[in-house]
Amino acid sequence: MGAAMLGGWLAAGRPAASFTVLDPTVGPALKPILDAWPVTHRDTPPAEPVDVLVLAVKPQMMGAVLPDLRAAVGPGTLVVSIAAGTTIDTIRQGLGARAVVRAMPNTPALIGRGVTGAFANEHVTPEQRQETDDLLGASGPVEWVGREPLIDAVTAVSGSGPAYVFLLAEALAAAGEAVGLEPDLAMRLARHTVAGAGEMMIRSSDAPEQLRRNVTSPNGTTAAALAVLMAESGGLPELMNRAVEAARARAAELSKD
Ligand SMILES: NC(=O)C1=CN([C@@H]2O[C@H](COP(=O)(O)OP(=O)(O)OC[C@H]3O[C@@H](n4cnc5c(N)ncnc54)[C@H](OP(=O)(O)O)[C@@H]3O)[C@@H](O)[C@H]2O)C=CC1
Ligand SMILES: O=C(O)[C@@H]1CCC=N1
Repeated sequence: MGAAMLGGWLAAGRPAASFTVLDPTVGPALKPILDAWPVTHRDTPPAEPVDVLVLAVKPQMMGAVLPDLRAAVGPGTLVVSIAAGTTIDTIRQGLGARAVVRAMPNTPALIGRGVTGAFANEHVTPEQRQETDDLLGASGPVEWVGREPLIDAVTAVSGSGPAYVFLLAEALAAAGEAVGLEPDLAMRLARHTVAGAGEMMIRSSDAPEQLRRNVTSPNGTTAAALAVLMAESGGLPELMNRAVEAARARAAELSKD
């Protein structure tokens, strides 16, 4: 995710020289970026405070990583964490930081089509909030929430959400095969359907519910499918409620790891 964000900032014209990547190894997501742009790469933490420190390691690694980063954090440093679950308290204690933003981006950031939820603690200045808006906004809209726990809800909806949509495309293709389509054709139809419907939701002023109704001819084929998907018990809305709640609960659990 960190590489996706960095790629988005560079593609949006942020100067490569203003970034330093701290990662002990150069993995397959980072390598093409370092090959293409003159971004500094370090495998040891800087010894001087930086202006903005973005934390993009796994939540389970935070305990090991934060103490090594203390020297990179001064009174004026803004810390932006994208880790699911990790609380601002944990980050402040681990780093000795004051101003912390918890942000939750998603992987479409890689193609400039992400959406990010963010929460700022009381030490974040208006200038730092603007800087965060500029940084996170390079890959799509930034939605600020007023309470930190809501970031776990954002994580469950839009952080993890792309995976739900990809699963929908997988399931649609598999169902297409089951009704007789060649696998490749079924997958092409599913990918373009999900992508096209997604693009319509962005471009149209109509709500998704209205767009759905526009497809649904009275007593037609879509109505027959929706009767299954919207069945009172076990339908997609109920399943989605359970899935999103499971993700939210897991984010809350990760905060205790
Ligand atoms: N994936 C997603 O869709 C989203 C993820 N997130 C959050 O982003 C964070 C990263 O997740 P994700 O990108 O999926 O995980 P990855 O494992 O792909 O990325 C973690 C990165 O941290 C690097 N790393 C490991 N140890 C250190 C260290 N000591 N110092 C610096 N860097 C280190 C890893 O390098 P190496 O691979 O060489 O070990 C890797 O590049 C998580 O906290 C997650 O909750 C947030 C929103 C969406
Ligand atoms: O699965 C995860 O924990 C991370 C956070 C949101 C998306 N991926």
